[in-house]
Amino acid sequence: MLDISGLFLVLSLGLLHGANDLSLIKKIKLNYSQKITSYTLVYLSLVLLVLGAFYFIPVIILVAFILISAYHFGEQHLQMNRKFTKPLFKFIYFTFGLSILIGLFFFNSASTSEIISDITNYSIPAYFYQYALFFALTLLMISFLLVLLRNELKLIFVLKKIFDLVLVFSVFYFSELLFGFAIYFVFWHTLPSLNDQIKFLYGENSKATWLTYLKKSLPIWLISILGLFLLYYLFGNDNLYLSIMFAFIAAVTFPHVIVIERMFEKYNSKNLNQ
Ligand SMILES: CC1=C(/C=C/C(C)=C/C=C/C(C)=C/C=C/C=C(C)/C=C/C=C(C)/C=C/C2=C(C)CCCC2(C)C)C(C)(C)CCC1
Repeated sequence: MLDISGLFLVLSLGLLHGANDLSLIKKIKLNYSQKITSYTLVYLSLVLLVLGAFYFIPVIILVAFILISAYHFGEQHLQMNRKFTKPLFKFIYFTFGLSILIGLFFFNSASTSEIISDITNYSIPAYFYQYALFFALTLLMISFLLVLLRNELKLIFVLKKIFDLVLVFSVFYFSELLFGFAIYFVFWHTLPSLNDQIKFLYGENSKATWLTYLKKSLPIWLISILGLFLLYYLFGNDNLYLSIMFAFIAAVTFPHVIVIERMFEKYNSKNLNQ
């Protein structure tokens, strides 16, 4: 039951938060109107390329997916301050997101290893997640300490984020893999991202702008769901549905992360110049 709710959350709101990427590209690139098809083609080609690469070099693509996702999750979760574009702050985004992801794997090591082995044929022992979590948290604490010593972040901000981390880990501790992932993905990532995207696209968050966003996303969302079903039909069976879903999410993640990174750059530079 919880697995089904998790799947529903990821495939509804979760998927939707990338379905308006073409509108974001349009806003980022002002001369977009002449190039609508080329941007769509590049986006789609990248998705297909990653899917294909998953088949031939699954380990490399999975590692790249985890590292890129770590940065993407940290960037959305922390959004510390518009001025924080320095490399050290980017590194904090990465270590924060990495700690979240490895925390999820650590508290659900058996199911995580099962999916990783379905995708790559490698089995990861449970103790690996323990070392990885220790490593990620150490990097995060060192980088937090560095910015505190340089007076570049307020202590209260750091404490709030550490509290967030404890809260997220408690959710992971008490839930199954898919449900825990879905809760984090939708409530800590997707909803704040939708807020930022809507503000970037339409200048404000209101019922009307949310409705416009949802209406505009619907066709691409439907195409994506159909694409996912097609993948499942071609390669899936009842035991592989989670692996296929994660492979699909990985494929759309690569172009999505680039679009969101550019959105924040544009948004922040606009606000800094004001
Ligand atoms: C526009 C467009 C489109 C669409 C798009 C979309 C719809 C997007 C979305 C996007 C999205 C929706 C994104 C997402 C993201 C996510 C993420 C970033 C995640 C991450 C995760 C991870 C990292 C995981 C991991 C794991 C686990 C958890 C368990 C087991 C194992 C593993 C490792 C797998 C198309 C193609 C149709 C066409 C063209 C145009």
